[in-house]
Amino acid sequence: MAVIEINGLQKSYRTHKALDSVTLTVERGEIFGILGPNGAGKTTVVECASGLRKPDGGTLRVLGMDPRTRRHELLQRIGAQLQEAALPDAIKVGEALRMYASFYDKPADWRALMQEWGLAEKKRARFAGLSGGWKQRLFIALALVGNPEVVFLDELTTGLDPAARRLTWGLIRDMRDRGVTVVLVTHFMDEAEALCDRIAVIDQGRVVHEGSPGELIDRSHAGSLEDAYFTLIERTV
Ligand SMILES: Nc1ncnc2c1ncn2[C@@H]1O[C@H](COP(=O)(O)OP(=O)(O)OP(=O)(O)O)[C@@H](O)[C@H]1O
Repeated sequence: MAVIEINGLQKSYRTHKALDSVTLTVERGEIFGILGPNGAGKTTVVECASGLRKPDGGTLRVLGMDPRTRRHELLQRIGAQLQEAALPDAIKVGEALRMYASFYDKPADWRALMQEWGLAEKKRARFAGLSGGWKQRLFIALALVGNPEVVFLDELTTGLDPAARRLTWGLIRDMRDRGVTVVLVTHFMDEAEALCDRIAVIDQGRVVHEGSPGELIDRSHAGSLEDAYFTLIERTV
């Protein structure tokens, strides 16, 4: 069953066409990767789907709702990874979880979530003092505190050391295993290959390729998703 259906989505910033007819479908319970060069339109797609930005044209349904007209209802059922700036330096981990839980009509038990994601030992730690890996754990827990059916993660592992990245991969798989649909924007091809069930490659505001990592690799006769990516978007390293 499709949880996100995007058809002919268009968005311009003044004269710049950021999305030039994006069409894609995300099925329930999958990790769906969005790849593409800088400025391709990935974040704009995620922002439109999560109700943060209004598209200019095309149709868009998330959990059967149009984010343009049912934003409030939708925000109760989706989660989005926060940007660092969204949390004050002095807030403690436990306070942040409790505060975000209060935004939702039917939140998860934030104390249980804190335990599950290994954050209990950091309950009284202030946000500013957390390492990148702990911040990412907190962002994931905050994205889940509303008991969402769909979670949007935009470059979640950028800036993490290799061990913290691997740890985060495990957390993302756990999310999927609990039945949450995950939309993952990433520049890391190894990450997309390891995690994603299906991928859309976006270039210049259009989906230029779509398929499972294996299908994209086969289609380009490549040995890895990274090689396939460069072949498919006709770029050389
Ligand atoms: N608020 C904005 N005002 C003007 N132009 C914008 C705005 N947001 C994005 N753009 C432009 O729209 C295009 C698509 O941006 P977007 O952030 O969606 O791309 P992206 O694929 O997520 O890029 P990156 O990989 O660099 O994060 C880019 O050319 C960008 O400069």
